[in-house]
Amino acid sequence: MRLRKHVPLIESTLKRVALRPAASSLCTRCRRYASSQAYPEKVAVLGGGISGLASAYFVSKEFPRSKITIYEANKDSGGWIQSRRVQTPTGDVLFEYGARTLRPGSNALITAQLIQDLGLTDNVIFAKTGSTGAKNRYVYYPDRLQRLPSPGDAPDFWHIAGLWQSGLLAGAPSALLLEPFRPQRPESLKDESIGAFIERRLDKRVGNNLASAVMHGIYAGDIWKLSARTLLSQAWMLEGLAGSIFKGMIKIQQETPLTDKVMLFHPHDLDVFKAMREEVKLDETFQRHLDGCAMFTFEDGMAELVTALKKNLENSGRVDFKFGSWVQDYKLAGENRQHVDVTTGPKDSPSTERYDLAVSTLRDKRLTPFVTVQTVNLYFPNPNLIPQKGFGYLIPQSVAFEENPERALGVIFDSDAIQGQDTAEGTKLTVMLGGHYWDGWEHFPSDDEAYGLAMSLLRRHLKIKEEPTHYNVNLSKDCIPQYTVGYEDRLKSYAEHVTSQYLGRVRVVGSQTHGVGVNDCIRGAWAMARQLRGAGWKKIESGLERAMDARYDGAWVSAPANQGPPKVKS
Ligand SMILES: C=Cc1c2[nH]c(c1C)Cc1[nH]c(c(CCC(=O)O)c1C)Cc1[nH]c(c(C)c1CCC(=O)O)Cc1[nH]c(c(C)c1C=C)C2
Repeated sequence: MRLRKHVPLIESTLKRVALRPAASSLCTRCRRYASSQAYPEKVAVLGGGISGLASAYFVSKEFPRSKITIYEANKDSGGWIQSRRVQTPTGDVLFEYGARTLRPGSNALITAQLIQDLGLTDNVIFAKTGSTGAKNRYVYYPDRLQRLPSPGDAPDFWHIAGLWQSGLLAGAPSALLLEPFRPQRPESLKDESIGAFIERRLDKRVGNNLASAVMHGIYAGDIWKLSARTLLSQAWMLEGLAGSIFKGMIKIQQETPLTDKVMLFHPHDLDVFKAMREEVKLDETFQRHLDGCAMFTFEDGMAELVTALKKNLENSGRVDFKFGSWVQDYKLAGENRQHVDVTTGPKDSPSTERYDLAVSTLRDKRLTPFVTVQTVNLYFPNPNLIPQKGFGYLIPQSVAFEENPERALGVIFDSDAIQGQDTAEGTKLTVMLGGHYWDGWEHFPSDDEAYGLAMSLLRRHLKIKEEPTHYNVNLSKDCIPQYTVGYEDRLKSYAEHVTSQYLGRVRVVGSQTHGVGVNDCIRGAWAMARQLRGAGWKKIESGLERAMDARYDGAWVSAPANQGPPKVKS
C-alpha cells in the first residue's frame, strides 16, 4: 500500500463497477454494490484493542445476525489498556499501564452510553470537579512544581504573581495583547508545527513552557513536530477566517444574528453531533454524576470496560476471538470483488478466511509515526509522602536537561487523582518516561533501568527519600500515534486509498485516524458502525469520510454552539 493521491483511482474504479453486468441495474450515484445480501453475514475485525472491541460491539448491534471474528496478535484483548492488582501486606493497589481515566463531556457520550448498555454504571468511580485530585494540576518549571490555576478558582493575585516570577508565563500577557496585530499566515502555508504556530501568533516561550506540557500529557509528543492544523484546529481555522485568532472569534460572533454563542466546526462533525443527540439516552443519575465530574474510571480500572465488552461479545454467541493471530494481509476477493480475504498466522503456515466486510484497527506506519511510553507505577505505604496534593505534574520541553535527564514527560499522583480503587492506604504514583524524547531509539531502558530513572526523578523533583514497596514497569512500544505536520493531507490521501483499494469492504477505525483517546476510539467505532446501518455497508466508503468530505475546502463552517458537541446534560 502506498500513500498516493487516489481520486482518479476512485473514479475509474467506480466507473468499472458501474459497467459490470451485475452492477448495471444499480443506482451508481448511490455508490452501492450489487449484493443480494441484506447484511454482512461474516465480518472480520482486525485488532482486539479498545477500537476493535468497540467496533465488534457496535457492528453486532447494527447487524444482530452477522458472525464476527476478531483477530488479535496478542494473547488477550484490550491493547494498551491493562490494569493489574498488586497485593501489599495492608491490602491491594491497582496499577494502570495505559489510559487510567476517561474525561466526561461530549467526547465521552458514546463511551457513557456503552458503559450504561454494558451494565457497568455501578462500577464507575467519579473524581468530582472540585476535588483536590482533579483541581490541582502542576507543571514542573524551572526546578519546582507550579500549580496551574483551575477554572473554578477565585482570582488569586499572589498565585499568578508567583507563576509570573517563575518565568512559566513569560511572554504570555504581551503575546495575548499583540495577537490581533500579528500578520496573517501566508495563503501558501497549509500546516505547521504547534511550536511554529504559537511562536508566530503568540510567543515561543508560551509554546515551550505551556503547550509542550499539555502535548506531553496527551500525545507524549514534540510541539515542534505535531500539527497545528490538526491539534489546534479551532485556532488555526479562526486565523484563516480573519487573520488572527482573536479577530476570528469576534468575526464569527458578529456575522450571525443569533445571540447564541457561535463556533467553527468541520461540517462532517456537525452531522455526527446531530446523530449523537438523537441516539444517546443516558440514565438521569449517571448523567448527573458525569456532569459533576472531572474524570471517571472503574473500581477495577480501565480494564473493566475491556472485560465487560469482551464478555458481552462472547455471550452473544456470534463473536469469535482468535488470539495470537497476526494479520498478514487482507485483500479483495471473489466475483465482483465483493469479499475480503483475511490472511493470518505465521508466515510459513498462513491461513485465509473470506469475509463480507472487514473493520481494520491495524496501524499503518506510513500515515503517522508513533512514540513509545514507559510507565513506572510505584506504591509507597506512606500516605503523606509528598506535600503537594493533586492530579500530578507535567514537565514541559523548556525544562533544562539537568532538571530532567531521565527524559520524563510527567508524573501522575494516582492515589490523589482517583480514589476508591485500592484497599491499601499509601501513595501511588506513575512516572511517564520517553515519548518523543526516544524518537529513533532502537533499545529502551530495561525494567531495572526504568525503575532507577523514575526514582532518581522523584528524589530530585519531589524530594522522596523512601523506596516503594511495590512497583511495576511497562513499556508500551509505539503506543501513541503522532499527528505530525501534514497529517490532514496524509489522512485524506489515505482515506482515498482505502476507498479505492477496498471498495467499501474494509472500514478503518482507531487511534491513528480518529483521535488518540479512548473516547475518540469508541466514538470512531460507533460512527463507523452507524455508517454501515441498513444498506450503508454496501456503500463504497472507508470509515474515513470526514477526511474526504467535499463540503470541507480547508475552512470550517460557523454554527451555533448548541449544534456542536452535545453536553452531557440532556
Ligand atoms: C500512556 C500514556 C498516555 C499519554 N497520553 C495518553 C495516554 C494513554 C492519552 C491521553 N491522555 C490524556 C488525553 C486527553 C483526552 C482524554 O481522553 O482524556 C489523551 C488522549 C489526558 C491525560 N494525560 C494524563 C492522564 C492521566 C490523562 C487522563 C486520561 C488518561 O488516563 O489517559 C497523564 C499523562 N499521559 C501521558 C503522559 C506522558 C502523562 C503525564 C503525566 C501520555
